[in-house]
Amino acid sequence: MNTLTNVKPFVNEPFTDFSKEENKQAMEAAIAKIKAELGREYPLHIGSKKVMTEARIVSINPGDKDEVIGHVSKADQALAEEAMQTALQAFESWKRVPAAERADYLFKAAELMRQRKHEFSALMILESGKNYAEADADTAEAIDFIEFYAREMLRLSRTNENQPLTKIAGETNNLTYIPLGVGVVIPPWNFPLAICVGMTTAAVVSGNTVLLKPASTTPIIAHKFVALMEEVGLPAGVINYIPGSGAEVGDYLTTHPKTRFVSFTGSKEIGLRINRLAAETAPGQIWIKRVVAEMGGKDGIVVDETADLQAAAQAIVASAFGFQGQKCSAGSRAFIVESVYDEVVEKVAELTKALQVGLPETNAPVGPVIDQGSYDKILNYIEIGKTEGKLLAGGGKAEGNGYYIEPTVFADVDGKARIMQEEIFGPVLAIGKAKDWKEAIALYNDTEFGLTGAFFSSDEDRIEEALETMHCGNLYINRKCTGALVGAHPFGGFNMSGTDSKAGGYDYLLLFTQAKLTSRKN
Ligand SMILES: NC(=O)c1ccc[n+]([C@@H]2O[C@H](COP(=O)([O-])OP(=O)(O)OC[C@H]3O[C@@H](n4cnc5c(N)ncnc54)[C@H](O)[C@@H]3O)[C@@H](O)[C@H]2O)c1
Ligand SMILES: N[C@@H](CCC=O)C(=O)O
Repeated sequence: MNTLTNVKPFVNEPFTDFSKEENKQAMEAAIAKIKAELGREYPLHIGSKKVMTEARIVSINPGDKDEVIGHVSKADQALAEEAMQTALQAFESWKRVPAAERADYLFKAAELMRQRKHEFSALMILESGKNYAEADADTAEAIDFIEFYAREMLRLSRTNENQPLTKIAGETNNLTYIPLGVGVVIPPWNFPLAICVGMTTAAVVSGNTVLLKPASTTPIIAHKFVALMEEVGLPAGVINYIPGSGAEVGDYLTTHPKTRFVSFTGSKEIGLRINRLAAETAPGQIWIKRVVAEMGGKDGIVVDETADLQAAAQAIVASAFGFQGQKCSAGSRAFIVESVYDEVVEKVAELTKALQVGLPETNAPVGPVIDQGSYDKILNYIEIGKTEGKLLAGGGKAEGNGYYIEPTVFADVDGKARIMQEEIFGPVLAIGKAKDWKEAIALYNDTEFGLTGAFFSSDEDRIEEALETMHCGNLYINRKCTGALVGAHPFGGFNMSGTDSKAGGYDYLLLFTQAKLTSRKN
């Protein structure tokens, strides 16, 4: 069994270089393999039972609406209840499995996922519309989460390692971290593997059992992960896979008296709803539910006149349009000081116009947005943008049999404009002018969110000031505001961006445990 002393120190999974022909071909082969498996039917996993339901969620390729990825069974409240009872029962034995044994399941899962890396990425390319590099980074992050949380559990399970206790003569005092119970895990679709895997494995390695309700647009990649955990021998009932309607199954489980915690990542609206519902005590409930809620962002980049302007423009474009702007970390705003405003704006517009939109499986830099609802919402914001700023690039639909939208840039946008304040979650960038760097930071901070930000400058004093005053969970200097790495950049935001739970950080597992102090008289 692995212990903290015999596992290698954590290192991030390397990204694949797709400029190398052999890597590109390997991904094409993986896509062909996944394509041969499309259209299958997927059951719920409730303990060891595989349940096929009549009601189905149909997962489609957002880049080619006619391509069905698969048909997924759909839980209703009765099946959610069955899953809850199964998870409660499984918790009684799982909580007593030694931490090192729990971590071993994760180490095995990470190894298997690594061996099948391109398969996982290929499925995301087809199901979520990621290009090769974005999908590869998602899979790498999933592996990182598994490896990191397994090590974290080994560390936390060393009595008194996390919190050394003051020695008292005549007493033996110990602090251990025990699991909470049954948790509901509700991930978003935009990191359909990494976030789903991270949230789930953190909870189960800590000794909890979970009800995993994946996002309805990406349930099949979640199923592939659940099947992998089954393959490594994770006991039945530890992860129960129950796709279903957020409103029906989500609300039912959030308000369930036996739910001990809800781990949610998604929009502000749903996060606040879960927080509110979970705060009410249901009849028979004997605890305060814990809610971990990581929510949206309206992230931005500030550029002053001393910055490397080309690097800043490249970072603005990468942060705004990576995965079509569908990242909570997406830099959907940029504030540029007036003396270099025109120059930076021109560079941003030029770089944006050069981006090609196309089918993800051909590795086009910009692919589709996730579904019809997002497509309509983003196009509506673009129309609003036309009344709030000067359109410099894009501005409408792009061609293709999917949800394609042109990368769109608006300049001269007021800080209070809707496209500056509301999370659009699509390929839309709003740029505002500031008289100086201090005003640019004030504009950046004028938001209810606080997830990521970046400051571009070569002035050390200003950088010091920006580090202090830009109010967000993940602040970057002279680099893009997306792309946090597990272990290096623990990720989570302030204010309406959520509970700043710092996924991929050393505090994360504490959210899924409770500390038990025992004091024994010698
Ligand atoms: N802060 C972060 O770390 C982070 C990371 C990724 C995404 N996000 C945010 O997620 C959002 C995009 O994801 P999304 O569109 O999947 O978000 P969403 O809020 O629409 O859905 C998130 C999940 O909640 C479920 N859900 C919907 N209604 C529910 C209910 N009543 N009860 C319980 N669950 C319910 C959905 O099925 C899905 O699984 C963006 O706002 C983005 O910024 C945040
Ligand atoms: N952790 C990712 C964002 C996750 C949310 O969508 C990043 O840092 O870009």
